[in-house]
Amino acid sequence: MRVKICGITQPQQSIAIASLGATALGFICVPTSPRYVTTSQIRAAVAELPANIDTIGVFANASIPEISKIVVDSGLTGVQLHGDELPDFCYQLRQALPNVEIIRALRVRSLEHLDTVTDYTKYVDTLLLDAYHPEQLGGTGKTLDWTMLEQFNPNCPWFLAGGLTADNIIEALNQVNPSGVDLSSGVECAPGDKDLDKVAKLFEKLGSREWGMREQGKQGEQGEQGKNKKN
Ligand SMILES: O=C(O)c1ccccc1N[C@@H]1O[C@H](COP(=O)(O)O)[C@@H](O)[C@H]1O
Repeated sequence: MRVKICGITQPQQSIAIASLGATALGFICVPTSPRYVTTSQIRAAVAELPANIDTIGVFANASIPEISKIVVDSGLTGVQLHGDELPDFCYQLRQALPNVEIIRALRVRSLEHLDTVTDYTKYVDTLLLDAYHPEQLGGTGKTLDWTMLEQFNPNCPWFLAGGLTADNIIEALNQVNPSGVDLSSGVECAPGDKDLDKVAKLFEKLGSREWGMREQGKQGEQGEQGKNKKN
C-alpha cells in the first residue's frame, strides 16, 4: 500500500519520514496554507531523498505554466490538484507534463458527488478522496464518512485522505479498500511540523496489520492444504 505523508516543510523531516516507511511525500504549493513551501525549499528536500520516494506538489487552482515551472524547477515526480480543477484542465496538464503522476483530489460532500470521479479517471493517474470543508481546501483534519466509501471501486488507483491518524487508520482500512493512504495534520505537532513519534506509530500500526493479514493468508493456505491431503 502507498503511504503519502503530506505537508512536509523541513528537509530533515522528509528523510526521517521516508526512512520510517513513507512511499510518497507531499509539498504544499498553495500560498495560503500554513504548510506552504517555496520551490527552493522543495528542491532542497527532493535532492536529499532516495529516487524511489514519490514527491508530490499539492496545488489548488494554479495555472498550468505555474505548476509546470514548480515541477520542473524542484524535480517533483507528481502533482496533486486539490482545488476546483475540471477534467479538461487535467487533460491539458497531462499534455504539458506527460511523465508526471497526476493525482486529482476530490473534496467529497456527498455520495452523489462520488459519481463525478468517472469524469476524471481518463485523464489522471490516481484519485484522492478528502473530506469537504466549507472554508478550507485541505489539511483540515476532518474525516470522510467511510461507510459511504465501502463500495467505492474506481477504475484507477486511489488514496484515502482526510483526518487520518495512527489511532484511526486501522478502523478506516477495515471499512474501505484504497490503494494508498494520505496523512497530514494527523501526524503533526503544529501545522507543517511533523511529529515523528506519530509517524512512527502510524507505520507500526500499518506493519502489524500487514503482518496479521499475511498470517491469516498462511492459515487459509494451510487449511486448504489440509483439506487437499484428506481428499
Ligand atoms: O495541508 C494543507 O494545508 C493543504 C492546503 C491546501 C490543499 C491541500 C492541503 N492538504 C491536503 O489535505 C489532505 C488531508 O489533510 P488532513 O490529513 O486532513 O490534514 C491531504 O491530502 C493534504 O495533502
